[in-house]
Parts: sequence; structure tokens; C-alpha cells
Amino acid sequence: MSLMPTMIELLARARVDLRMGLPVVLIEEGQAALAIAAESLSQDRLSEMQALGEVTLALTARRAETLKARAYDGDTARIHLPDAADLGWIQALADPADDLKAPMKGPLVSAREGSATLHRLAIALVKSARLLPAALLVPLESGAQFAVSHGLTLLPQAAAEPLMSQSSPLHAVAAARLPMQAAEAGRLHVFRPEDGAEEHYAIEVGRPDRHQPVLARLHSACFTGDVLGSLKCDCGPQLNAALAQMGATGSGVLLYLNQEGRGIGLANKMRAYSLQDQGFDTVEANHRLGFEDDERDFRLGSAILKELGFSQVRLLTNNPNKIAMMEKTGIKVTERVALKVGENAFNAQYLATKAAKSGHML
Ligand SMILES: Nc1nc2c(ncn2[C@@H]2O[C@H](COP(=O)(O)OP(=O)(O)OP(=O)(O)O)[C@@H](O)[C@H]2O)c(=O)[nH]1
Ligand SMILES: [Zn+2]
Repeated sequence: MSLMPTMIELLARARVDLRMGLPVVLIEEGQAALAIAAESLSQDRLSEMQALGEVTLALTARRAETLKARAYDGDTARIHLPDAADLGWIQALADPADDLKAPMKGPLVSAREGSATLHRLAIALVKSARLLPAALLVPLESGAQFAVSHGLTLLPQAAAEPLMSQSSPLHAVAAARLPMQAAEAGRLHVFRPEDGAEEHYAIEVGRPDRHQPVLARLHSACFTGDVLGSLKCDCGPQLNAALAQMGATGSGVLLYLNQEGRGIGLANKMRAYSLQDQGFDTVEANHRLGFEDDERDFRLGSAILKELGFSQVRLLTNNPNKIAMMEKTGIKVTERVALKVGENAFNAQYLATKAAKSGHML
């Protein structure tokens, strides 16, 4: 038995399958469905799914709103797939890239009867695979049998609980000394979550006293800002300023959380940037894609701080949600240290939107 995958391992496997364009079998209390990500769908697999029964497209209520489709299940909408629907039809619903060019997609008919539990689970899975939040589902008579005979991953709803509550435990896997320009006394720790998702890093500067509040920064990965010096955001200058301040005062801890694009992944962030080029702001772009404003899980941050032995922080941030999440998850924020750097002509509007819509402190 111990060689069989655990629930959390099944979850990791399902995430990879969906990215590769393979369907997975989802089961919950007598219901079963075959689910596949809209983004990685092929025409062959679509035809196979259509041959199995009535296919529905699971979308978030956010995406449904843009498409003027009804979402009868709160945060989730189940759209009936017309018989004539092809790959292009599905992609146009899942991906907002051409919304403005081809605005009329309807009439879209949403399902009202039955349960949306498996649809909601499918959306959570494709989001965690950093794909577009859209999935196709077709009901199955016997999920377990179908999975075995087709060699597919079988995922019970219970396996996805950690995904829904986003609280996979993490473990420190390696650490070493890392002298940096900003602080010679640096140490980099790598943390690996049990659910096979991205690793996160902690950079400890000096030897912070575990009994005192530590100067801390929760930095979210921004490949464009951190590495390329993008002027569209303020991430690069914030990263450098935080490390510089820790170096200057001799101690601190910077968490580098691999939650690119506020947790939607780089491909989706580039889709959001492309919508921004069409005139939408950073929040509207996320919504049109079907995401919430912010899909990050800051609980990861407090879990890492606790693993490192910290319980109180002086937090470098302008984001009140980060402070609230720290407090809620057992890390005391004794002080908020403002971090206002890197404003320029390209990101002024982005920063103004964060202040107006996301409550950022100026
Ligand atoms: N989806 C999306 N993500 C973006 C956009 N611009 C920047 N990001 C991401 O936003 C995150 C920036 O987060 P942080 O530096 O923690 O900033 P913050 O939440 O505004 O909070 P503080 O900087 O602490 O005040 C990074 O993951 C970026 O990749 C955008 O237009 N769309
Ligand atoms: Zn950035």
C-alpha cells in the first residue's frame, strides 16, 4: 500500500497531466467526471469527450461576466457545449485575447441543475497548473473503472482539499551562505511544498534575533521586474531596496515567493499584459481572464517564517492584505515599514490602480 500515491501525490500528478493536455477523472460522492484543461485541449481529445456524453465548459464567474453568461453556481459557471462547438469556439471562451475583435460569442446557455462541485474542482486544478481557468467536463458512469481502463489519474474531491484551502505544508530542503552585493552576510534557504508546486526561497541577512521583530519582506516573483528590469511595475526596485535596507541595518529576512503574476503564472501574466495593451487596467485584465485580483497565498509566507523560527515582523510593504494575512496566520506585524521606490512614467498608472482598487497605501 505504501507504494501507492497519497492524495497529495495524486494532486501533483493531476496538475502535470492537465498541463500536458491529458484528462483526469474526478470523483465525489457517487459523481464522476472526465475533466480536461481548455488551454491544452486537442481536437482529437475534444471529439473523444463529445462522444462520451454532454460536455460542459467550466468557467469562473469572473470570466462568465465578461462573456455575459449566467453563473448559477456562485463563483463558477457551467456552459453547455453546443454540438457544433470546435476547438476555436472553446478557446475563444477560455481566452480573452480576441474578446474585442469578436465580442459576440453567444447565446451561451448555462447549466442550472445538478452539482458544480467537480467543475469547481477542475477550475482549482487548472489554476494551480497555471493554465487559463477553464476546463471541459463530461460525466462518467463509473469514474474508477474508466480511469483504470484508460490509464488516467483518478482524483477524489478529498485529495483536492489542500488545493482548495491552499495550505500545503513546506519543508526546508537546503541552505547555504550567499554573500550578496546588498549584504555580504546572506544565507539562502530553499523550501519545497509537499504538493509538488513551486519551491519558495528565504534569504536571511545577518543573524536576526528570533525573540525580536525581524525586518521582513514578502516578495512575489516577478520575472519581468526582478530579472529584466521592466518599467511596468515596481518589483525590481522594491526587491533591491528591501535587500539594501536589510544589508544596511545588518539583519532581515526576505521571502521570495514563486507566485509570479500575483499567483497566475508568467504565461497568464503576459496574457494580462496583452489585455493591458488593449486598454484594461491590471485588475480588469485579471478579471477578464477569469482570475481574482490577487490569487496569491500569503499563508506560505507565515509558514516559512515560522519554520525559520520567527513570530514577529517589521513588514516592508504598502499592501494592507499582506499585513492582514500575516496577523491572521499567527505572525505579529509590530510595524509596517513603507517601501516606496521605483515609480516611473510607465508604472504610474499601475501604482495608482493598486492604490485605488487594491487598497495600497501611498
Ligand atoms: N497579474 C498581474 N500580476 C502583476 C502585474 N504587475 C505585477 N504583477 C505581479 O504582482 C506581484 C507584485 O507583488 P508585490 O511586489 O508583492 O507587491 P504588492 O502586493 O503590490 O505589495 P507591496 O509591494 O508589498 O506593497 C508580482 O508577483 C508580479 O509579478 C499585472 O499587471 N498583473
Ligand atoms: Zn513586477
